[in-house]
Amino acid sequence: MAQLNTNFINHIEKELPAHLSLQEFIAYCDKPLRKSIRVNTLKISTAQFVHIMTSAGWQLSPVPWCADGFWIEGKDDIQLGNAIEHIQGLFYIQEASSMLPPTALFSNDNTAEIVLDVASAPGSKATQIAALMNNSGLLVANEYSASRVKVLHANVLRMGASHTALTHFDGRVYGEYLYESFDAILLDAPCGGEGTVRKDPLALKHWDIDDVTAIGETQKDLIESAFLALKPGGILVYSTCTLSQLENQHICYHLQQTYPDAVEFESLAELFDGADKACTEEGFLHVWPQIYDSEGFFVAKIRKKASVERVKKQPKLQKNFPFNPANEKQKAELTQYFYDSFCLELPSDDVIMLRDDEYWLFPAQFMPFIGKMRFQRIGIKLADAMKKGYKAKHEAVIALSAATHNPAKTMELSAAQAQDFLMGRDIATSTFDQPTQQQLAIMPQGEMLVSYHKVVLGVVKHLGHRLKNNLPRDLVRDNVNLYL
Ligand SMILES: C[S@@+](CC[C@H](N)C(=O)[O-])C[C@H]1O[C@@H](n2cnc3c(N)ncnc32)[C@H](O)[C@@H]1O
Repeated sequence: MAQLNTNFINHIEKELPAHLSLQEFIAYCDKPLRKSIRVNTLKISTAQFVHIMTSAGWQLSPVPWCADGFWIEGKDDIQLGNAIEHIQGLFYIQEASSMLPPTALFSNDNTAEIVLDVASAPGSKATQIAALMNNSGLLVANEYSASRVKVLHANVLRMGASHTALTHFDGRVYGEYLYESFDAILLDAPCGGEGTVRKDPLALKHWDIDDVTAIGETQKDLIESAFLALKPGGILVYSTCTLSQLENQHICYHLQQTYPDAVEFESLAELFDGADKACTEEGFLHVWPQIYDSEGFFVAKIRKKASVERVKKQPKLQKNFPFNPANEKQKAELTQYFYDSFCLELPSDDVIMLRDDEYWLFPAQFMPFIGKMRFQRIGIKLADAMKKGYKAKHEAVIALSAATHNPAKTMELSAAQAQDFLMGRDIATSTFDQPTQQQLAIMPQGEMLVSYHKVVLGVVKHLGHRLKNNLPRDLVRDNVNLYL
């Protein structure tokens, strides 16, 4: 049962819009949250995913504000995180209201190419943005907490988001380091989390107005920094999973007061059918849990109408960037290796970079950012150069196969075989049906790909009687559940 501190109730009662009742708000705080997921369109089309899962008995009902979002009904026994389809990155477990900010960022056909997510771990919105950008352009995903950067990294790889650069900074630095550099920015700010009480019944047990005020100061710094980093004409979406105006409307007003000639609030009243129910008079979405039966959320869309003056001068360029572009011969050999081994093509508009013996693929739009700040990770690691030839990285085949999948060098697995593969086991060729066994018998031995639902799972080495598992050790799972 949700523990709602009296000070919180008294405070929020004053902020609740007239058409909503406090009793209903309290009742919803106790109501279990509906499970929701977002299909990862970088790996599978939404139609295909819905077809597969509904054939297996899943009941999916669409989230009105996200074309790829669904509530799952009647499957309370399912541990979604252990489902094969989750492990292989076909979907992300994401609260429905948390799908709103990326939808707002890309609304009205926004074709932003260079995007910043200021506070991005664990990566639900960053991977949604990567999907909306269809792995093109550049997404800089930042996270301040070191342990959360690791989770973000794992999720970016699992979803096959290849055009992402990760950074690990206090978000306050962006206005200084990357002044007016981004077409669109999401600031999904650290907040008091008042909207999350349906998931965490203790979220409001120790609520204190002083904490709300204190976090508001951080949010003001972060929104100013994000606004400085935005190009003139660009869009900033500010969001939180909290309800108090001090962390929401007031942060947006603060930005407007700081830059009165450059800030314009764009209304989200028509973001989707029914958006008006949560829309404030300024055009923000203030989602109370009872409106859409979801977590509480706040979303504001802000356009930067004009350039604003820098606050701090441009820092000096950093030297010693450890990567260099590969030469023509290296590029040609690596391209040939990926094609011969896996029938995978390297995208021609990206840049192959070399660090010692490691080959990487950087998004072309990343290049102007070299030296401007320190990046934790850029693009995808393609392969290691070996004494003879190359060894492809798991993350490379996962990301590249999503874009250029050619089944010629890919063996589709059954559910049980896919489960074995993800648990780190080799696959005996005798476990395939007779025609496939014959096919394997005449195929050249060596590296090849395995897939499930026609989506690549990883690399195996065909040794004749078995397919040797090459899944990286840190991705081997103890629990992989089959629900089909
Ligand atoms: C609401 S969560 C982000 C959730 C994320 N956008 C998602 O959709 O998965 C806020 C994040 O901000 C991070 N954070 C806290 N202080 C920060 C700061 N000063 N700069 C950048 N990020 C910060 C927190 O560690 C946390 O991961």
